[in-house]
Amino acid sequence: MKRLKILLLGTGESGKSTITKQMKIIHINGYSFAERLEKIKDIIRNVRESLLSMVGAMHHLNIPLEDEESRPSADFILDQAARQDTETSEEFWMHCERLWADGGVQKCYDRSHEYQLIDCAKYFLDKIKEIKSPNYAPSDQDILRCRAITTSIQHIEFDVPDAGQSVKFSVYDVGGQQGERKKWIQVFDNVVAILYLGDTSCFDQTLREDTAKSRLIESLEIFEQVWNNRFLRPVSILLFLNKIDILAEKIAKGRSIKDLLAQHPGVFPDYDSCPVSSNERLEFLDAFPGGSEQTAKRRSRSSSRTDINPEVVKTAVYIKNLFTRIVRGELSINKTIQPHPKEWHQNHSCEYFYTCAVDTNNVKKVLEGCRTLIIRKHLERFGII
Ligand SMILES: Nc1nc2c(ncn2[C@@H]2O[C@H](COP(=O)(O)OP(=O)(O)OP(=O)(O)O)[C@@H](O)[C@H]2O)c(=O)[nH]1
Ligand SMILES: [Mg+2]
Repeated sequence: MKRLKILLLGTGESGKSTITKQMKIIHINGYSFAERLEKIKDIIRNVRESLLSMVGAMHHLNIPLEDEESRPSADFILDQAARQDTETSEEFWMHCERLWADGGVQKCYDRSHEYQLIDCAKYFLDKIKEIKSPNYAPSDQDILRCRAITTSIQHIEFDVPDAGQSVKFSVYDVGGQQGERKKWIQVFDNVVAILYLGDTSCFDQTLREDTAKSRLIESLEIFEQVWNNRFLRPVSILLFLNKIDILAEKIAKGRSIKDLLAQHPGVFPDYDSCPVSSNERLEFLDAFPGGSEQTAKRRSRSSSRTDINPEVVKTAVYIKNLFTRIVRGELSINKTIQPHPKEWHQNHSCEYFYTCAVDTNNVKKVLEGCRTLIIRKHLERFGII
C-alpha cells in the first residue's frame, strides 16, 4: 500500500502541532536529549510571553499589583517586550518568580479569557525552579505543553504495523491562524483523511489575530468550509474535540458557553433543552484523562465517574452536536457557504473523538481508532473491500 497522506487542520492554537508531537513520541523514536535541550529556548519564550501578556492585561483590566514590591519586576519584564533572544539571568528568573507569586497577577490569570494568554502559562510558571536549573532537560510533557506557532507547512512520516503489514503514513501540519490558511490548499491533493482539531474550551475566548471574533465560531466556520470543500469531497474527516481538560478547568471556574450563545440569538440550538443521551455521556467520560488504570478497570461502562462535573459533559456534547449538525446540513454558521445536498457527501464521512492532546494515553487510543478507520475508508474508496 502506498503512503497514506493525512492532513491536520483547525484554527490557531487548536492543538495540531501537539498531535504531531504525540505521533513522534508514539510512532517515531521520541525526542533525543539534544532535541529536548533545543526546546528550552521555546520554553523560556513561553515564560516571558506569558508574563508580558499578564502584565499588559493588568493595565487594561485595571488590576493593580497586590504587592508594590513587585513593581520593579513588572517593569523588568515590560523592558523585555522587544527581545527575541533567550538569554536568561538570575535576575530574570527572580523577577519572573516574584511576579507569578503576586496576588494581582494571579487575579489577572483567572481572567485570561478576556485577553490573549497561551495555554501553557501556568504549567511553566509553576515550574520555574526546575526550568532555571542548569541541569534542566524538558520532559515529554514539557515538550507537549510548549507553544510555538506554526508558520510553514510541516511534514512527518512514519510506519505503523497493522494486521501483519506495515502501513506508511505521511502527516502534514499547517498553521491555523487566519494568515496561514491560504497555504492549506497546497496540500489538498491525494489526501486520504483530515484530522480536524476543534478546541472545546475556547467558547469564551476571541481570536488572537482578530479579537472581535469568537474562537469557537471561527472553528465551526472553518470546519463547515472544509466539510463542503469540493477538493475534499471524497476525504473523510476525523474530528478531534480537543482540550477537554481545559474545558473542565473552565467550568470549575464558573465559565459557561451560554454567554456566547446569548450574544448570537437565533443561530444556535437552545442549550438548556439539548439532551445528553447516556451513550453520549459515556463516550465523553471514557475519553476523559485521569482515574488510574486500576479504577478504570474496576469501573464498569455503566457506572459513571463522579469526579467530573455534569456541566462539563453537557458543554462537550453540545459542542460536538454543533459540529455534527454542520455535517448533517442542519446548521450553517458561514453564510457564504452553500451547503451541499446529502448525496454530495456520500463518499466521505465524519467521525468524532474527544481528546486531550497533551495526554499520551488518550491520544494513543484515539490514534489507534483513527488508523483502523483510515485504512478501511482507503480500501473502500479504491474498491478493495
Ligand atoms: N492542556 C492542554 N493543552 C493543550 C491541548 N492541546 C493543545 N494544547 C496546548 O495548546 C497550545 C497550542 O497548541 P498547538 O499544537 O501549538 O496548536 P496549533 O493548532 O498547532 O496552532 P497553530 O500552529 O497556530 O495553528 C500548546 O501550548 C499546547 O500544549 C490539550 O488538549 N490540553
Ligand atoms: Mg501548529
